[in-house]
Amino acid sequence: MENIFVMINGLPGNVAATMARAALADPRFQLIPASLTGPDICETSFQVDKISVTLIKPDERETAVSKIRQAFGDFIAIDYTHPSAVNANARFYIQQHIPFVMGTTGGDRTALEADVSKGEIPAVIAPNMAKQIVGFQAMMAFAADQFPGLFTGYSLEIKESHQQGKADTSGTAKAMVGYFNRLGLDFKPEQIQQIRDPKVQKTQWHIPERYLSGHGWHTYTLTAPDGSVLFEFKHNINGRQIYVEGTFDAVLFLKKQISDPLGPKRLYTMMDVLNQQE
Ligand SMILES: NC(=O)C1=CN([C@@H]2O[C@H](COP(=O)(O)OP(=O)(O)OC[C@H]3O[C@@H](n4cnc5c(N)ncnc54)[C@H](OP(=O)(O)O)[C@@H]3O)[C@@H](O)[C@H]2O)C=CC1
Ligand SMILES: O=C(O)C1=N[C@H](C(=O)O)C[C@H](O)C1
Repeated sequence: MENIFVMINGLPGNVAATMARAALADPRFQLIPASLTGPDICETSFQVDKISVTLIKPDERETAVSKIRQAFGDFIAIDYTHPSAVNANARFYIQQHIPFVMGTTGGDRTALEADVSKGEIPAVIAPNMAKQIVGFQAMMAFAADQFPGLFTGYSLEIKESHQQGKADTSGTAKAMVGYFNRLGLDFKPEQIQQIRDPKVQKTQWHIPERYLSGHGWHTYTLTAPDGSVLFEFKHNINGRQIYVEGTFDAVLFLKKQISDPLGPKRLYTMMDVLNQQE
């Protein structure tokens, strides 16, 4: 199979750096040595093993992308940037006809989906690319479709813990709220409890010290009105490696959509990616 050129945006950020190292080591991909970065980043390049990746600020990106196209041809973008950049970056990809995987959370998700649906290029958008979590979300979607209102009257508590620098409430937890609502639970995304204090994470949550700087732990607790029944769902991820496989599967999915489209649809989720693999 020919190599797929990928541009990984969000360097020197943590997830983008994980993706870039993995892409470089993966024979299916060719890493484009350029990455969209934030307006406040002082560095001009970022080293990914032996490759120096040029960092492109928002005001330089049009010129840079046109040069990248001349040098490498068509490519797929992987976006792990910042919640404040989600909508502008997506519009840029659409305008430039760059198919993209949007792993970045936050921003205006309704506008994001509307923009992609109106555009001419396919995109995979998901707040969580870990395939096992996507599978868990599919189970929740199934339960919500089959048994709407199943947990009516129960109370719900959602707690999520992430590294201190995380800029937003967990996008995964926000997506889960939708399923719980359909199952009869009265809960708003603003009620999600964010844990960002490393001391609490270490002493009360017992998150291993080496993962205080990179983890995503989620607990959803459902309690019956009289307190006699408790359900608890948990997914605790240490590090960021788990997101690589799903992200790369999404790139392969997009590549297929470009050459052999499933249909006129442009907006895909990780559930579409998983479904196509079966
Ligand atoms: N879908 C999924 O499975 C997962 C999603 N995520 C999401 O990915 C995102 C990134 O996470 P993480 O790497 O930990 O965050 P980091 O803060 O470590 O990295 C984000 C990087 O993006 C840069 N940035 C800011 N603005 C822009 C812009 N306009 N264009 C390009 N880059 C920009 C930041 O620069 P600066 O520091 O100057 O702001 C920073 O270097 C988050 O939204 C997170 O929730 C994370 C893990 C899994
Ligand atoms: O910022 C992170 O780290 C993560 N962000 C995603 C989210 O907001 O749901 C996915 C995962 O929890 C890690």
